[in-house]
Amino acid sequence: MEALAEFTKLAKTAPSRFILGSLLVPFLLLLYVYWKVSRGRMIKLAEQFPGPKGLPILGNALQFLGSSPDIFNRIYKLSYEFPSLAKVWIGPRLLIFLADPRDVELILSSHVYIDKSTEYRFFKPWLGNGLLISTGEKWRSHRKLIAPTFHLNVLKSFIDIFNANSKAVVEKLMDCKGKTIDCHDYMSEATVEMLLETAMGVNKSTQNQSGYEYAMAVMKMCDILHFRHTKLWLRSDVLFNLSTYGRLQNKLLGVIHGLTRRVIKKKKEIYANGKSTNNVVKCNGIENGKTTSVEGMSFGQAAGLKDDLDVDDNDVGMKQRSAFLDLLLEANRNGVVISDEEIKEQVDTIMFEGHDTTAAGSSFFLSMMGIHKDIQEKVHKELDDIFGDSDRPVTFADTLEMKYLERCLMETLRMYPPVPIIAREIKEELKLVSGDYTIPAGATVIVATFKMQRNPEIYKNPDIFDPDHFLPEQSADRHYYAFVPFSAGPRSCVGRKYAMLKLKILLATIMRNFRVHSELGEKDFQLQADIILKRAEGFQVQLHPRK
Ligand code: HEM
Repeated sequence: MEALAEFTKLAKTAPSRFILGSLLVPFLLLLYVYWKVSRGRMIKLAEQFPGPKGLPILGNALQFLGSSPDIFNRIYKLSYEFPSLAKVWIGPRLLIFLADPRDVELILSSHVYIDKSTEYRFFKPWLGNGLLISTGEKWRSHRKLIAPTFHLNVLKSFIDIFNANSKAVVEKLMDCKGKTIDCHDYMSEATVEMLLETAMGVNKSTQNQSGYEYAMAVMKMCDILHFRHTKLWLRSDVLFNLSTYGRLQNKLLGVIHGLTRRVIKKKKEIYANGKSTNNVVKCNGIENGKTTSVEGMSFGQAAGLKDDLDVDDNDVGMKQRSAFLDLLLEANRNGVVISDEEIKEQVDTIMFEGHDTTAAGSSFFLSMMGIHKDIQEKVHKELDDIFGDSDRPVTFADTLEMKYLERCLMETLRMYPPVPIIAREIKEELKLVSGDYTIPAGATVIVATFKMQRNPEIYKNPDIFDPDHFLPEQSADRHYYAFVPFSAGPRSCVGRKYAMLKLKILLATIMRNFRVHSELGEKDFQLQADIILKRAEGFQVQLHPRK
């Protein structure tokens, strides 16, 4: 009776709060019951999976709070309890982490499980329906159109651009010789400049101020996207749009989209006047009178893995240099249905995907060289054997000789994959190979590349940087899907060969000129994995001229 009197008193003193409370609680309960009933199958299938215990309603959401390096450490530590399979609930969302290559193959080789997870929506204002986030027929037709523009013969025509920009970054690095620098700043700038020329056919000098502004805007947009992934309150579109970050994003997108649109318009006008828009450079892939062979070059994946980029690599026909944008415009003129807006979205996608990934990959490589001096010495020896005292530019044939440097690059991508997880939305149930588990429709699958590439059952001493992990005798019996820094299968990275070629030229040029030193060891790395894997403390190294 006393409680009833108290209840009535409360209702009288704070009527609106009372009404709100008495409606809200049953509403939330109803919502919970509805969720339980409508997701009955999902919940039942999820129960079979191993995973950390969670709280009611919240699930394991609290594990994902805190600073980026804290979250990374916490989740990575937890992964030791569930080495190749784990379920995690974040509120009503079910995530299934996969790190067994046999299960990973099921997802990545499939033409069905190609839908990206909801987090990719943050990219939408920038990339629209570009290759990274589109799905279904649109993705299929655009992939078919874009994959050939990354053919090795097109890439070979970019070698001059890669060399010129690598030389320019060496000159900048000379100005800070011996000082501790964050090499990511330099790698990032060089990467955007190379992309500007190879994706759009423009550079800072041809575009004056707008090329520079564009490069800065791309770098800042990547920072905003990282920030949005880490700050929970910025995940809401409404709050984000009201924040200073939302306003800054709009301004940056104005710069980025403005330049892409202007360049497309100008190139179309030139085409209409019957002129070529190319920086014509004949490139026949023939060096010193000999044809070059790509045999033995891995291009960032297991030798047995093939995708739509692996066509006729030994075909060395005549090619002239054309930026991706020109190739898409040309396809359009030849009858392929692709609108200007769609071309813009693809170019924007290439700029984003190609930038942060290669900047992180090259920065981790330099960090590894600075820490593992014995390995660095072998890289220097290989480069000295190829180039002697000459400071001539790198040729395609040279890149094929860089076997040890390539293994170091692969080992860097194994231990520090720039894209540490790949997320897919599962629309149809999927039975796994590794055990009696079925992933329910509606779950998000996370391919845990970082975890899988450090599995001691796959790699001997997986936490030790050892380029010999990629000696043919060590990798021969390895599952093809145990090394997937560029993903694999139909939705693999379309820029894989571009990235490997560019990284070899850029890193070889830097290593020919410098000895790298790092005061910090790998145990000091504070890794964070918002979108791209990075070192929160910055990629601190010192560069000392070799001559
Ligand atoms: C070390 C450098 C790079 C790494 C590690 C990397 C990694 C990846 C990964 C893992 C994916 C799959 C993402 C997913 O499914 O969620 C991807 C997709 C993609 N990458 Fe890269 N990437 C690199 C460089 C590049 C470059 C240089 C370009 C372009 C010039 C590029 C263009 C793309 C595009 C367009 C996609 C989407 C492909 C599709 O969905 O069909 N990437 N990349």
